[in-house]
Amino acid sequence: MAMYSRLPGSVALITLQNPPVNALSAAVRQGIVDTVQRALKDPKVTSVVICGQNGKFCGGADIREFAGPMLGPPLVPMIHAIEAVDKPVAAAIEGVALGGGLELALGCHYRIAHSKALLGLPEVTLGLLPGAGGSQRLPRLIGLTAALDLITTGRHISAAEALKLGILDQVTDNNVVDQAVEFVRRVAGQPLDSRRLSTLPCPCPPDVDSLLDKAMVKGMEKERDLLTTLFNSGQARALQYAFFSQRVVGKWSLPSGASWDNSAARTISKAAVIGLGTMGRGIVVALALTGISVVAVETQEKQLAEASQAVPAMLQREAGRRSLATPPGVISFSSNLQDVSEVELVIEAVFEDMSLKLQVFRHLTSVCRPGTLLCSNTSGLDIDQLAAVTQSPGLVVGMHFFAPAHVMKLLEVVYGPRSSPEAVATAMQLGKRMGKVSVAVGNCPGFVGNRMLKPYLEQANFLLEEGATPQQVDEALEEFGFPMGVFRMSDLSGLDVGWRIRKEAGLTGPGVESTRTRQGRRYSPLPDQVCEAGRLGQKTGRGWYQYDGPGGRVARSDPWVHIFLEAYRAEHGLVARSIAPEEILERCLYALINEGFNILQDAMAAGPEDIDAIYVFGYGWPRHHGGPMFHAGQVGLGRILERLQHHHHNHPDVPHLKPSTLLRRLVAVGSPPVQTWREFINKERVHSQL
Ligand SMILES: CCCCCCCCCCCCC/C=C/C(=O)SCCNC(=O)CCNC(=O)[C@H](O)C(C)(C)COP(=O)(O)OP(=O)(O)OC[C@H]1O[C@@H](n2cnc3c(N)ncnc32)[C@H](O)[C@@H]1OP(=O)(O)O
Repeated sequence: MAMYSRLPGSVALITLQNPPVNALSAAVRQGIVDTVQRALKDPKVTSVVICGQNGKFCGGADIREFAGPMLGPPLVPMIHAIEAVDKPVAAAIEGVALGGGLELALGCHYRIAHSKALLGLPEVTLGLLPGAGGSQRLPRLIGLTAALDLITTGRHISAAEALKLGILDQVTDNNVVDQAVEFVRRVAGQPLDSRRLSTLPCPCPPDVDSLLDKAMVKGMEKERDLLTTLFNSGQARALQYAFFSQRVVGKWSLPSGASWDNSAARTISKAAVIGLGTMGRGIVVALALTGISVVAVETQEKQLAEASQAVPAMLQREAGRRSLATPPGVISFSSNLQDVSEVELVIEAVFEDMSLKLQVFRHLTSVCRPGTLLCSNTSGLDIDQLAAVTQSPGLVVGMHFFAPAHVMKLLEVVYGPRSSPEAVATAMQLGKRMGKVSVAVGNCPGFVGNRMLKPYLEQANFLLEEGATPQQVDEALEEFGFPMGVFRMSDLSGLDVGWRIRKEAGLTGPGVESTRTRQGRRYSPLPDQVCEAGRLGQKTGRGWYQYDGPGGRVARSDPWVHIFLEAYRAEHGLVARSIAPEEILERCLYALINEGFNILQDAMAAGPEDIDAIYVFGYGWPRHHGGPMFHAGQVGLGRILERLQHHHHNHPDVPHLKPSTLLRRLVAVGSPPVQTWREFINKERVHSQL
């Protein structure tokens, strides 16, 4: 909707009303068309101001409408009509003017903004382009170079930068509507031709030839054609889904019925981190950047000395990167666990070893004051076991950060059967304060992200046994869009991590027979043997690839690996075959997706959006493929099921390839869209079908 009011004197005020961000829904567009007409017809009105209610000008086109047929007045003619009005129209920009919101403002003759407002054309992040005249008006206003930067990056800019670029006519710290009203009263009666941006020539740099000038003449048509192509593309659908899934996960719910809207969070101002290895250091920085005072504890003197040098430097660097003048939080370092007695929340980040973590939790529960939240940064160990050794199991949750913890956006908040809603709500809110995408997940080995990674890694190893090289596997995955293939990623994170986990699980190590079947299923000892050869990845300069020495970053093919693979295959009587990239993708991705279905079936994630957000923000899943579960829907659930059945038939000793019951059920009911799975799963659960 848009509300029309006549201010004392001659100014008409049009207020966009569509909470929370005044997106340009059909009703809002209709409201704008009607109110602009009314202002035009009213002879007493000499000028017009357009603003948004509740401190937000406009968050752009209503993305929810993109999923269905577009109803109501189209955006482009509506903005053209505003530009053509013969009374001055000013946009009074507060909060945000993004996408279609900025395009609407560019159709106005003047733009006045509050100093705290953010402006931008983020359409590219949704797989679109500024298709409501933005690609045409912005370059005419600020020149090609600056406009291209904003359009291709989609970045949000401050009012100060927008003023400098020439997008805004005025910036104010005062009431922006009052300022805009005063502004239009002042300019009423002045000629408007030079303010109609779509009619102006484009200021081009001297090196741009006349072809571009001609292209700009046809710009509006070209914009529409390109937008139509993008609008119908799978990538645009995936990016828009990713936008919403990021927001859906904030509205968490637990199987117990506790949820974001019925559970109160505590506000944390004092926290402690135990263990100052790579993860602990990053967590300290992430907390301090939000203004929380942190007690950073490390019992090994050498590690403590290193961390107390490194952490302040990391904090300075990160604060600089985020343009914060001074790092807001205060950090104190200690080697004494007793020093955490006064904090409200502790995050344990010691070595991934259950007996060590149990020892720390027993100690914490005796030194912390009652009511302190105890969190573990474990990447897959049993939260319930940790809770069991504390006096208040309800106050124990997992906070699984991803390295580097002060940079990576993902946080898995792990609830055990005894975790209280308050503990989950507090950890979720703390994650949000740290700028993370926090996802609530159930307590199972590996939680969601690492649980799904297991079948993915397993398939990659099997593919090497069958004839592929690490490069071939990585290339197929990178071609799909991962920033790094599975073997390059393993080299980066260190091959010893998985090796240790497999040893603890009794899958490898002294006394374990060197066969390719272990614990009743197919097993590849390849990664164990690579570790046994002292090749632990980048840190040792050798892994699945070779590097320019320990800590080297550039992966190069290593003849050692090829000879090793040939010898391994010969030893086990395996005949190498040529494996197509399609098979690599199917085996790795469909096994991972299948585990995603198992996770939904086990209620370890509340919905497919949770899994997809985890993979996009924590595991490099290409955003333009939406996430593994969205991708499954795009490929077609029937096809995924059929290919899993095929691969499971060929590899019956690989349980991860056995299609999940949930996948079968979804196919049986006609493969409904991903957005409806959550509801379907809940219904199936009620009727005990899962
Ligand atoms: C057949 C072919 C036809 C082709 C032609 C078709 C033509 C169709 C028209 C095409 C027009 C194209 C040109 C214009 C395109 C656009 O404008 S695309 C949208 C651009 N805008 C954005 O990308 C902004 C997105 N929003 C944000 O970045 C943030 O939400 C915010 C505005 C900065 C506010 O942030 P914050 O305060 O943190 O709140 P959030 O939690 O993010 O959001 C609150 C709720 O609002 C919902 N929401 C936000 N923006 C939109 C939006 N634009 N449309 C719909 N909904 C939006 C968000 O989902 C949250 O909802 P809830 O989770 O339900 O609370």
